[in-house]
Amino acid sequence: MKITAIQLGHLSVPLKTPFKTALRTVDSIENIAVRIMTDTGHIGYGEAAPTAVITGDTLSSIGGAVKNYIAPQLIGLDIENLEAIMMKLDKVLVKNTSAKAAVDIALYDLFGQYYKAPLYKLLGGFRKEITTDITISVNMPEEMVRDSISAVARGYKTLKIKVGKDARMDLKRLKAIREAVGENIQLRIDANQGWKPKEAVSILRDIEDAGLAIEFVEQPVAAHDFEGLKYVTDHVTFPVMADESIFSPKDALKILQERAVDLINIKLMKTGGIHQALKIIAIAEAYGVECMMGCMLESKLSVTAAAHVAAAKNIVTKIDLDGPGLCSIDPFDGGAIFKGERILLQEIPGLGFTDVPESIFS
Ligand SMILES: C[C@H](N)C(=O)N[C@H](CCC(=O)O)C(=O)O
Ligand SMILES: [Mg+2]
Repeated sequence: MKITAIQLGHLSVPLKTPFKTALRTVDSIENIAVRIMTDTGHIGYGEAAPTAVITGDTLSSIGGAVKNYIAPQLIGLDIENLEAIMMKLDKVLVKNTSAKAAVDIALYDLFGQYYKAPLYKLLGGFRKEITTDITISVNMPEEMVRDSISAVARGYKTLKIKVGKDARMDLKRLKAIREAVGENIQLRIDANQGWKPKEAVSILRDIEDAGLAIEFVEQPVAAHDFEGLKYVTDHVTFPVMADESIFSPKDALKILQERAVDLINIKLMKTGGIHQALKIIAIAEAYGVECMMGCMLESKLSVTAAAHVAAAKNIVTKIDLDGPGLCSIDPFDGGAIFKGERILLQEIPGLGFTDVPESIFS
């Protein structure tokens, strides 16, 4: 199965409601779709999300990286030797992790099709169903309460609450949400780098003193501030998760060697795809550190790939794969089945897409 062409498309999907974090506000998904054609007629699909504030990747940088750097190196290579292709993909240019992720995902889709097995089975096959949280955007407390009640009514039992924007409001936000949803709903919080280390400790202690049980806090401080992350981890009782601080296996090694966090959020758009994500999973396993599989604002195309990885691995115990649940439409047939908080892997080779609209690539 040899690669004959790598094609780019534009994926535009309105969100149900604006997505707001401490870093950005977005109304729709405007992503790049990738399809890899082969001499056997098999097609692999991938997707890249241009999350400039986190990865530095933009629509034009992703398009340029795939078209001008990655595609010319990969045409003619055989899917059977996935390791050789991945070495080329890694070396052809530095950073550009979202562009690499889209291509890597499409390659793994083909790898599964080549071996006629669903990807999660080839990667370990630990389970075939996982359960995601749903994100509550950072807004005024009343709006966050409305969104939380609506999410619970739709069956979600874990809410990922965005905080870190106007720190004085964060305690009010969490108190109001906990009061509205009761004790049986799990709350995890994501500050998206919005706090300074001492501020984070003070807010988290206030949250604890108020008796507000939270499962963990994600990325409380700036991505580059590994010392600040450790300071928070050492001074609060809640588990601390690294998100924007960990892109590569080297980042994971450094942070875990320093015991700077308790948990890791792995996203294919940060790692550059599944190949590197598997290395981070192996490192985390060696340190006994549980992982969350997360996503950027992505459609079912790439979130299905993340779901296959998450389902395959025992150490991935937390799931934040709510991208498709935030979208107002699903343009694709096949892939994983997203039913509220439940994500079910299908027994179809590769990622299992049966219909991806041609219009995306025209
Ligand atoms: C969509 C997912 N639940 C999420 O919250 N991801 C963010 C970053 C998403 C973005 O800004 O596109 C995160 O975990 O920080
Ligand atoms: Mg995060």
